[in-house]
Amino acid sequence: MLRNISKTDLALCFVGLIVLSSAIYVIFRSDDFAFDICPPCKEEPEVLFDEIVDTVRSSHDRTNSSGKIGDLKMDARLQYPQPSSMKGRTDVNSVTNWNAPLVWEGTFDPVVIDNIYHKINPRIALVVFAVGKYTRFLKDFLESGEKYFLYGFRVTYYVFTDNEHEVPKIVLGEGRKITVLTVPSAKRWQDVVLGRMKWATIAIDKQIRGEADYLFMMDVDSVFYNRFGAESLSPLSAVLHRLYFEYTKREDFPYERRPESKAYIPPDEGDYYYTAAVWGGCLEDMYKLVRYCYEQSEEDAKNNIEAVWQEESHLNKYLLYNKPTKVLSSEYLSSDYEKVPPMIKVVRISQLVKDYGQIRPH
Ligand SMILES: CC(=O)N[C@H]1[C@@H](OP(=O)(O)OP(=O)(O)OC[C@H]2O[C@@H](n3ccc(=O)[nH]c3=O)[C@H](O)[C@@H]2O)O[C@H](CO)[C@H](O)[C@@H]1O
Ligand SMILES: [Mn+2]
Repeated sequence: MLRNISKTDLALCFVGLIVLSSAIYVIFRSDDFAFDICPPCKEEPEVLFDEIVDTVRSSHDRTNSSGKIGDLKMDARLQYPQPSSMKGRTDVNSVTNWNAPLVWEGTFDPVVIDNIYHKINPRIALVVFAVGKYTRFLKDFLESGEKYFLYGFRVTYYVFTDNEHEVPKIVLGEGRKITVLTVPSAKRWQDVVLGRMKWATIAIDKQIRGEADYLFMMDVDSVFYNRFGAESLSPLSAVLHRLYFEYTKREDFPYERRPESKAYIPPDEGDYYYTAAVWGGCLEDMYKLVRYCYEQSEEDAKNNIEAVWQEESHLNKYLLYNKPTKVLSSEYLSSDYEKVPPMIKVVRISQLVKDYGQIRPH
């Protein structure tokens, strides 16, 4: 019987087998095949992994080599007056309705506060912009900062400027330094104040994250006159704007009121009006907020709108729904424009009187 099978039959059988096995291979290999066990495994695990890394990173960020940020440890035998649970400031409110301290002279003991924070020994970054004619403010700002800004702590001033030759040489205390970063000049002053959010976001990502535990953002047109100390430190600390903390009703705060802007706040909402000239906190909390202001103002720009007080409007929106952990009184940014009101016992830093027309680009 086998002898009846010709060579041609055998060859046909062989070809048939090859065609059949190729067909099976193609079907099983196909992405659409019903038994493909891992269609969603192509890209998503990487995204998820990034999110996990982010969370892990921020929960570790509040530690540093010397101590843990947030610790309230104090040395034994430290001498200071006994604190009272009955007596304190009665002329001002020193706690918010979300239970955060509202800091005024007389609500803290510098000896106790300094002892606690020296044990942590944090690295503090102070970001300040001096673009165009504003470099003229640097000398007094930095020299007075050396006397009063977190005196005795590790501080790096990050000076962002378009003219590094105009950054003055200042005698610096131990553990303190100046890092100069170059940014482009701008035609509009609004681009400088908003640009602070962009360049600070980039600089934190590229450099500052590895060098600081706390970060402050400040206007350069100001001078320190008294202690601006560790009592100002917390995950997120914001300063009451001097013009609106006494009598202003929430509907009269100069928040952004146009619903088309990302900074919009309705008239029946709001706690306080905070200044954008002094704000600070733990590095990652500040990074989130600075980046938020940058991204929100970019969104506004796409929609051809600019918030009424630029980044200050976005800052106020964020802080309404993400409460600051410390509110600093206007001692932490007073002004040479008006008489200092009686509840401000100590002017720690003050905004200088300046001729806007003369120093701002137009
Ligand atoms: C006390 C207060 O509430 N200050 C805010 C108010 O600013 P001011 O009216 O005080 O604005 P400003 O002219 O001081 O500008 C803010 C800061 O940007 C920098 N700068 C600005 C212009 C320039 O040409 N070169 C330069 O370097 C500099 O650090 C300056 O201090 O409104 C601004 C937005 O409108 C910001 O929200 C400020 O923080
Ligand atoms: Mn200013």
